[in-house]
Amino acid sequence: MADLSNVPAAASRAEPVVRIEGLQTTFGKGAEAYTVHQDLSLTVQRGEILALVGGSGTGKTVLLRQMLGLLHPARGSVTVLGRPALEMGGQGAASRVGMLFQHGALFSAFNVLDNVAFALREQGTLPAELVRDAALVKLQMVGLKPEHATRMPADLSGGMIKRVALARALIMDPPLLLLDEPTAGLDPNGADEFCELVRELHDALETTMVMVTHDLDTLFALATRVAVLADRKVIVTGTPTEVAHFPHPFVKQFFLGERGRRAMAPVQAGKET
Ligand SMILES: Nc1ncnc2c1ncn2[C@@H]1O[C@H](COP(=O)(O)OP(=O)(O)OP(=O)(O)O)[C@@H](O)[C@H]1O
Repeated sequence: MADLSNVPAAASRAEPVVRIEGLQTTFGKGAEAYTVHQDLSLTVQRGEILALVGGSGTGKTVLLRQMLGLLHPARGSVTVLGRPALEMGGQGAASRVGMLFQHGALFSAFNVLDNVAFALREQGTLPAELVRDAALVKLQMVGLKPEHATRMPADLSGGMIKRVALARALIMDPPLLLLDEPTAGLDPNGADEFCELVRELHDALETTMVMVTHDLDTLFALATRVAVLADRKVIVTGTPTEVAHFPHPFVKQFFLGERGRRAMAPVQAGKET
């Protein structure tokens, strides 16, 4: 893998939040076996917002599932906060890793408050009023009002669903937050607002983030580093501008196509001033 960053020695010595080494992910067996990742390595340092990009079907979402401890590596290791991701399972998981699913994945039969409170309530360690108060604080953090707490998911806009899902992912103050296509389905204004919210929360809570995105505006708005998945592994990491010039067909098409040039225009303009 090419690492284009100039990482200071002290940062590279610190224990990463995520350390993936020699990962192989294979679905199916025998003649049906299908290998998504082969000898894939990646580290995510504390405080980063790492964007995972790659063509369709390259295994970005599967890699998030590995970080959540939901899949068994066929080979290699996935370590999160110093422990094998597979050990997280069960009730401890939400306090270590939060996950924002692409379509929110709210429980349709629960109102907003109960969706946000879910993991904390399941844990069963706090009295009901404290769980409620914690959920209301999280709703406020994502820009929602107490009166939204009793609404049902079916009555929310796409932007509100994302906000509720974000509040739910953050209910246990996890040090690591995974975001799968955080701005998919939002209009350009909604996407900009959501990026701003994610950045504010990142700065305020010092949460390390890993996001999968196809959207270059989202990538340039948020990512401190990019990792490109191709040929079953991470082929290059670096800042968005560093990676944009890496000689690989996917990278060229992704960053230097029409959409890419538009998204990079503010970056280029910033460089010239
Ligand atoms: N549980 C599973 N069983 C079998 N194959 C799976 C499973 N989950 C994912 N795959 C396969 O693994 C490959 C990678 O899937 P993944 O969803 O990670 O792709 P992706 O990079 O996120 O793609 P996209 O950008 O299109 O969302 C796909 O070919 C998918 O069909």
